[in-house]
Amino acid sequence: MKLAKYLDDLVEWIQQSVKAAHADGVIVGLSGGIDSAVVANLAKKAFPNNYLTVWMPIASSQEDWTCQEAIVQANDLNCVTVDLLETFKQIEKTMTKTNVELAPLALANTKARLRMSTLYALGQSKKYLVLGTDNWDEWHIGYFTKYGDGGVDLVPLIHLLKREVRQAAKLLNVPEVIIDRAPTAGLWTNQTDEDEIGLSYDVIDDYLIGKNKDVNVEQRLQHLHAISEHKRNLAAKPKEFLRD
Ligand SMILES: Nc1ncnc2c1ncn2[C@@H]1O[C@H](COP(=O)(O)OP(=O)(O)OC[C@H]2O[C@@H]([n+]3cccc(C(=O)O)c3)[C@H](O)[C@@H]2O)[C@@H](O)[C@H]1O
Ligand SMILES: Nc1ncnc2c1ncn2[C@@H]1O[C@H](COP(=O)(O)OP(=O)(O)OP(=O)(O)O)[C@@H](O)[C@H]1O
Ligand SMILES: [Mg+2]
Repeated sequence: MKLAKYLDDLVEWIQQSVKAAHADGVIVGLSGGIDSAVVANLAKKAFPNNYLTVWMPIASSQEDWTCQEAIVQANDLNCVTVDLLETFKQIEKTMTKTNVELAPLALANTKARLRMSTLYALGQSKKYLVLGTDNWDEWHIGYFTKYGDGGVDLVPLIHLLKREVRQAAKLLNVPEVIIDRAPTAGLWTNQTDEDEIGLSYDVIDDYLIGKNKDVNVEQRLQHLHAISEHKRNLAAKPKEFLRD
């Protein structure tokens, strides 16, 4: 199937899912990265008058700011800003009072969870479902925060490779500067996905479609997939209670 046709199907799927949930539209966080740019455009196509994108900086980089501005302008998106920096500082300060030493990664993940809370509050208020932005690569290896950016209602891109998301962005007229950017979670300064994962998206893409048979790559990706299984399922349930 051609990607353009698949994107049309995704738009229809979003519409049908919203209807089935008796909701009125969709909401998505707009980061200045390519995944959310693509999802935002699908959201607009699905519900031209009932979608919202939300820019939620937490001391985000100037580059993130200019990129999300560029997407909003180029694609004429409906976007609101919720600056979460003070909220983040406050929750960090309050948690510090427990004397539990906060791990840097745990604090970084708190940023993603504050964004999730914001999307659900705005979304429920407008009867909108929350759209996730994970692509196949991220979904497969669990490269997202559980109940953070992973805490969403619909995950439209999870069958698309990162390189297909780039092609989709071209089809949807996302600005070139966004398509050419190094993917980043933006959870700390100069973080890039590929540095943190230790593999390029091209390598992961090839592995997923059976074109990379390198044993080291295979082992690493199988490992990341196995340890992130819990993120792709709902909370683990104990055995059933069999009443007398
Ligand atoms: N086996 C298991 N069964 C049930 N639950 C399990 C579990 N193992 C861990 N857990 C739980 O999961 C938690 C760890 O998972 P989680 O909180 O997600 O944290 P974790 O996977 O350690 O970190 C999130 C990763 O995703 C990356 N990320 C985050 C956000 C956005 C993006 C992006 O691309 O934009 C990337 C981030 O840079 C980092 O590498 C543990 O604290 C524990 O509560
Ligand atoms: N500053 C932000 N404001 C709003 N939403 C954000 C922000 N940072 C992250 N998000 C949300 O978290 C999601 C996960 O981030 P991720 O980095 O995987 O996607 P991306 O930034 O769209 O693309 P890329 O992976 O290429 O950087 C984003 O798509 C977006 O929905
Ligand atoms: Mg990003």
